[in-house]
Amino acid sequence: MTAQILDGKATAKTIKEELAERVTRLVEGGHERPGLATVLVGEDPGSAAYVRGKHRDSEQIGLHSIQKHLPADATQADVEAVVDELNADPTCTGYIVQLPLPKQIDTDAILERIDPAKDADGLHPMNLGRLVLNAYTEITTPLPCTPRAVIELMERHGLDLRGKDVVVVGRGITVGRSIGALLTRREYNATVTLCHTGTTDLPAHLRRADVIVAAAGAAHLVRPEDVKPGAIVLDVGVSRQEDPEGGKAKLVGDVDPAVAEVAAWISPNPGGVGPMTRALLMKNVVESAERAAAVSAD
Ligand SMILES: Nc1nc(=O)c2c([nH]1)NC[C@@H]1CN(c3ccc(C(=O)N[C@@H](CCC(=O)O)C(=O)O)cc3)C=[N+]21
Repeated sequence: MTAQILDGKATAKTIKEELAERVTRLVEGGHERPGLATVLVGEDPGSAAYVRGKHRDSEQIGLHSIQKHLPADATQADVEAVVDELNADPTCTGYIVQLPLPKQIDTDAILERIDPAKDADGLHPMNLGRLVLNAYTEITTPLPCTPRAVIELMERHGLDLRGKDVVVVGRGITVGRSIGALLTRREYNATVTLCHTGTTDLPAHLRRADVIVAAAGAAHLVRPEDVKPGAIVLDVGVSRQEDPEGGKAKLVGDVDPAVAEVAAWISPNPGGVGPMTRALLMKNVVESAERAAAVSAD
């Protein structure tokens, strides 16, 4: 058996087409064109490439796009000044501060300073808190993009999560810590186990899972012998693997490619959750603009 592909690239394209229509409706309704801003601090080529991707997506769906770039030696006050400026900028509907930030910057203080209504990542403590507290209510606040991406990728391939045993590997802020809160909402009704580097017997957990979300950033951590035949496996993590021959380092996912012989569905990396995360970031911005438009229509 070879697993079917959860095609993040194609699904992200469909979502972006839908969002482009929603942006057109907002603008035709007399509202400001929504805008996405990014804040990049430093010159990390990986981060710069991700940020470029986000601006490409913005252009495709008709969002106004604003780029803020600070040098690697920027101070806390420099970054805070940019955050304050974007909070006050009416042309900026939502924005992200690209992570990781250089070590002289207090990341938590920056994330807390973002206006929660403009938090396109859904990582502000108020939004994460609402996600936990309003577990069973309608979505009225930006939700974290990657967890949302994981769920929407499965749903758009007709996969039902209700009652499923989901094992998440990795407890980082962008995925592991928030995905359980989302997946255990009544609308999804999954059962979630959060594993991490301190888990005593990871394979035992993996072997029981109907769905595995691998987001630990550990190369090929999920091996075929640890996957239940017919499981759904999402490869979210990436790490850099040096070439022993001294060639270029390559990016590898958390899932061993041989898992495709055991699983029923697999999301590849690249081409899976990455492009979906960007699409959901765009969706958060469009939804923020729609919420603001609904308030102004009252
Ligand atoms: N504030 C903040 N928000 C983030 O959402 C955030 C962040 N910081 N820091 C870094 C991580 C990483 N991340 C990715 C998003 C898309 C791809 C993606 O689209 N990857 C493509 C390949 C690369 C490409 O095509 O450009 C793929 O998987 O097919 C990858 C990684 C978001 N992150």
